[in-house]
Amino acid sequence: MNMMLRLLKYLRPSRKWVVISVLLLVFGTIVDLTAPWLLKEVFDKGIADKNVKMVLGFTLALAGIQVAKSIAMFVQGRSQELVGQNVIFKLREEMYAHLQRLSFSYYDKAQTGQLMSRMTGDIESVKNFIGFGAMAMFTGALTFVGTIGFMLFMNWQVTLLSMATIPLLMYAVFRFNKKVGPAWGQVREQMGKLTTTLQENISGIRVVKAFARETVEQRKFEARNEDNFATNMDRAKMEAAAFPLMNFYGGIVFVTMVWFGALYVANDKMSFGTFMAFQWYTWGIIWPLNMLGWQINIMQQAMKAAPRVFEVLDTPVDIAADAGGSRDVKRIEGNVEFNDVAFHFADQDPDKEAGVLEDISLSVRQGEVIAVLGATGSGKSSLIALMSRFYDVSRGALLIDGVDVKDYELEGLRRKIGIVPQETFLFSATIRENIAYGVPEATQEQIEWAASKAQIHSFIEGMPFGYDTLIGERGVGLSGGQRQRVALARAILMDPPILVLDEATASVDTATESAIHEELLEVMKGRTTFIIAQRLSSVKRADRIVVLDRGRIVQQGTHRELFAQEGFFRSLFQMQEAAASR
Ligand SMILES: Nc1ncnc2c1ncn2[C@@H]1O[C@H](COP(=O)(O)OP(=O)(O)OP(=O)(O)O)[C@@H](O)[C@H]1O
Repeated sequence: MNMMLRLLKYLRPSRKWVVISVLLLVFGTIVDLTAPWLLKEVFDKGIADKNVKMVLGFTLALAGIQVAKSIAMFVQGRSQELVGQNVIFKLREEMYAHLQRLSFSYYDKAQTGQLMSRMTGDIESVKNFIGFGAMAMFTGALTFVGTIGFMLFMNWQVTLLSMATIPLLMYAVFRFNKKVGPAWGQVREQMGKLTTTLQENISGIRVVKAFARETVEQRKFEARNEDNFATNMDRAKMEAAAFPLMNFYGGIVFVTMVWFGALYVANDKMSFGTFMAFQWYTWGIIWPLNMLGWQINIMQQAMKAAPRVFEVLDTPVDIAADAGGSRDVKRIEGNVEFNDVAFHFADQDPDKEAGVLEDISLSVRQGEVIAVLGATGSGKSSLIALMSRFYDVSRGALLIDGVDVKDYELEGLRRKIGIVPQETFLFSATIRENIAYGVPEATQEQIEWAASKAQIHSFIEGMPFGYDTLIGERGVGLSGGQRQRVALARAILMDPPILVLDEATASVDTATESAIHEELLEVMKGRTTFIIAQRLSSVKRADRIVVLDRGRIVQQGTHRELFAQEGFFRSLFQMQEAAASR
């Protein structure tokens, strides 16, 4: 019931059209209900008295009714669709906006396929009910009650006798409704899983092919598809069992009406005209009941789809832009201070597991270049993710220019930190748009400057459409290193006081890497820069090197200082030297 009330909220923006639709529907139904009455009059007054004029009058009235009903149906159909589309529009807009606000912790676990199926199929199911099913149910109920009212008024005895099977039919409807709900729940859930399998397969098709796993993937999909088939068949069986029974009980209404009606006419207890009208009216009972099974299907689908949509909408945003502080970010210079910071992911138990980061105390002055080294999984990416508040610290405090990052306006803070992430993502747009993603108003000159610093300008110039070259989804058409350089240019263009390079040059060859670092020297001037890299060549120019081991800082100092100590840095240095001399 709560779900229904919540859905009704979405009708509010188009309430004018809802009212128009309902009024037209009531009008259409009433007009419909008067037609059999007119037929009765044709028989009882027109034909009985052989009054052709009267017959003509009633026939014209019947024709008028058809015209009025058709016009009402036309307007009502349009307004109904408008209401449905408005609901879809609003729901999609809300869901998309919420997805934009949800934080990294949510996307760490979210399944893209599930989200896609909620955004499309589930919302569509909700629309089918709100924009159509609910109105059809209302029409049915109105026709049913109105018909019985007219019939009772004309001859209550035959009406009641004809309706003897209605309680049985109601019971069949009740049972069907109870059973089909969970079946629709399963269908919606399986659709989500099917979409997830499809989406993962397409995103990872290169891995699938490289490992020759097409057949296995095909089987995986087939299994999901079969599950979907079986669940739908179970549901269809329920329909197959329930619908004919409902039809049968409905048909009996007609049969009993014919029998008792004929008896009443024969005994002069009912006029022939009423008998004829009853033939018409009984369809006003049978039709809504026959349709009920189908409408219940639409309703149950929506009732199972709506919670899937609302689940996303109700997911709290743990790091929200509007919940952040209001400190102006304009004057951020780039002094960064980690004060006894600890961090664990939301699904970790801090009482049982050590945090991803523990006891981190680090003070970085504006303009310093800090290299962060450490074995894979030591927490390097997590450390820098805290600065942009992708995640919040679990303990301690992280200050930028002496102000807790939580006190800054969130979007502003993120614009002040230029990140070249470990995994490059490019949009299917032009190279220019990709570089200017963070600064859409950037001039061509600025874009070219950033591209030159990232050592990608001459490559772009050499492409047939230069900066207007369209790159495919995820940057298809560019090599890994080229993609990384476009991402680097994107960060440089933001002109941020804090620059973060997370393995930003890992995919480029050593010569290009060295050229990029030459260029970056100028870019880094005056900016606080964090460089995460495995190759020592990339950290050579750092003012300070920080070594992480299992979430803790174990070494800190200049290149020379660290080299003089036993530890991770020296062994890494020796290993790379040995590898280079082989
Ligand atoms: N979303 C997550 N949820 C739970 N644990 C995570 C999550 N992301 C990373 N981890 C864990 O946190 C630890 C630190 O990961 P992080 O990515 O910070 O390491 P890293 O030093 O940057 O590694 P690499 O050099 O391989 O990129 C790892 O042990 C990883 O398994």
